Amino acid sequence: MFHVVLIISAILVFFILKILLGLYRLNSYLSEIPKPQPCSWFLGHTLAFSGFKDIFPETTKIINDNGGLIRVIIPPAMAVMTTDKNVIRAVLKTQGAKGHCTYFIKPWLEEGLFTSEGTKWRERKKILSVCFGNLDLLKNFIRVFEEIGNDLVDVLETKIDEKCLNVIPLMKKYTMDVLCGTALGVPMKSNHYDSYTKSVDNLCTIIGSRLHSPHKKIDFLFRFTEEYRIHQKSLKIVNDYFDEVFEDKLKQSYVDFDMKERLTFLDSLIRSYKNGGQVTKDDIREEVNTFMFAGYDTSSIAMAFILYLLAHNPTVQEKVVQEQIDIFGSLTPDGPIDYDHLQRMRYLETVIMESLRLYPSAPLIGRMLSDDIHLENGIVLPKSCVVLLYIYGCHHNPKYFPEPEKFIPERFEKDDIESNTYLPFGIGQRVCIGKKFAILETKSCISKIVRKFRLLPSVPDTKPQLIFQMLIASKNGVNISLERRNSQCI
Ligand code: HEM
Repeated sequence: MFHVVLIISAILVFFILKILLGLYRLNSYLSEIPKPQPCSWFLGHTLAFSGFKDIFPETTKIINDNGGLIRVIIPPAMAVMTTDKNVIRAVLKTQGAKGHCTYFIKPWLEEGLFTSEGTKWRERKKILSVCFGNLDLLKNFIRVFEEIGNDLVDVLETKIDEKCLNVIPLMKKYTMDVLCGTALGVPMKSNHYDSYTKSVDNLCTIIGSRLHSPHKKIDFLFRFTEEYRIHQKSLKIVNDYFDEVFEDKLKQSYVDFDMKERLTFLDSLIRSYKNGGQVTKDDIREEVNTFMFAGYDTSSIAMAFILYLLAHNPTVQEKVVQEQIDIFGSLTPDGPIDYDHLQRMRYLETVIMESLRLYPSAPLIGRMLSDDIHLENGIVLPKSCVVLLYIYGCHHNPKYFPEPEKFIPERFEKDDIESNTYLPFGIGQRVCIGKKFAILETKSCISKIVRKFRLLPSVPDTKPQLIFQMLIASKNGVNISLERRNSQCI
């Protein structure tokens, strides 16, 4: 028994020493990078960051005051965090992996496009780029956006008397229905549908909550929590539902797929599977789960902030409405929207871009360096170092965006945004594959809403209290109020 304890202790000591040596080595490389104070010798910056009242602007100020690059210590990890376009460019030139930045998502997405690396990622990207780059497929989806947008407008009709309407749950419902309609192509009114969507929602929430809770980060301790039970149950519901839909689709004849007007991502992948292509059923499940994760909260949060900004900027809102009148001839919201209409919504597109600048759904992305990086100032970021690209801070840097706190969609009318300074969809090889999809879906939704309703600040007017979960979020919701528009006049 004594020998067993001795061996286990020796192994533990070995691993602790290995971590400490690794940190020591990293620290010596990074010693010239400013380390903001206070930084406790035991907890590093853990308490400093969690104590911020306004986490995003305060973090931005610290990084920008330190020349755009700081060292952050959240034991047992050390990383550098940057808002500097040159560092961002250098990082993205390397084959940076996401490393343990995706650890909590892996039980759900496994080796899908978002989480995979190397050859596997390259193969996936090739297959999925065909789906996402298929204009006919995207055009088919516009009808799904349309139908679900009509349902949303009906729901908003019932909310007209609410003077403080939190739009986040409504936008979540819209994006979830859109994803189910376009990725899976499932009937939305079934019983299973509700438990499926609830489970996807649970998984997203629990993944976000694990990031902020030291004990839930450790798998062994997480297993003793109630959230672990919900996580496992939700995972099972999501995967069982996929199996059911997949088997149903397999039974459909080949001809159905070619004839079908409403091909979904799943149909498109199954076609490749039936053709004896490289994809397996497991691959398809991983990708469907990936779309559900990567396309859900990102898009719904973005749409909620667009509505909020339009409500607070009446001049911009009326310009958006005027563009709608120019395109459709009137404000009638029920007429069909097609791809050409969406392409012509140029001003609305600048509104979407400016909103994503002010409130990037993914405010921070991480990379684990695959090679040393030699910066222009002589500093070396060593291989395996984690670099956090602070997108929010970059978007709010006055060097890149004058008057960064102001909502000015017109700044995107000229083609003069400096490269590597605007990255709401990421950048480089791992740029968001759903960008085009997301912009079309958002344009369709906002177009429907502004043609029917005038957006106004909530009463009382509440400013979103931003918090960092895995994405940007607001503690007090994103609130507006609505007034019905007269379809004859603005
Ligand atoms: C406004 C909406 C969206 C925003 C702001 C957004 C943002 C991002 C960002 C920042 C990344 C890069 C992550 C990184 O480098 O670590 C990313 C990657 C990705 N996004 Fe999106 N996204 C949006 C919508 C969507 C949609 C609708 C889908 C799919 C239906 C999607 C699928 C993906 C996938 C699969 C990746 C991983 C790409 C890869 O690693 O090669 N996204 N997204």
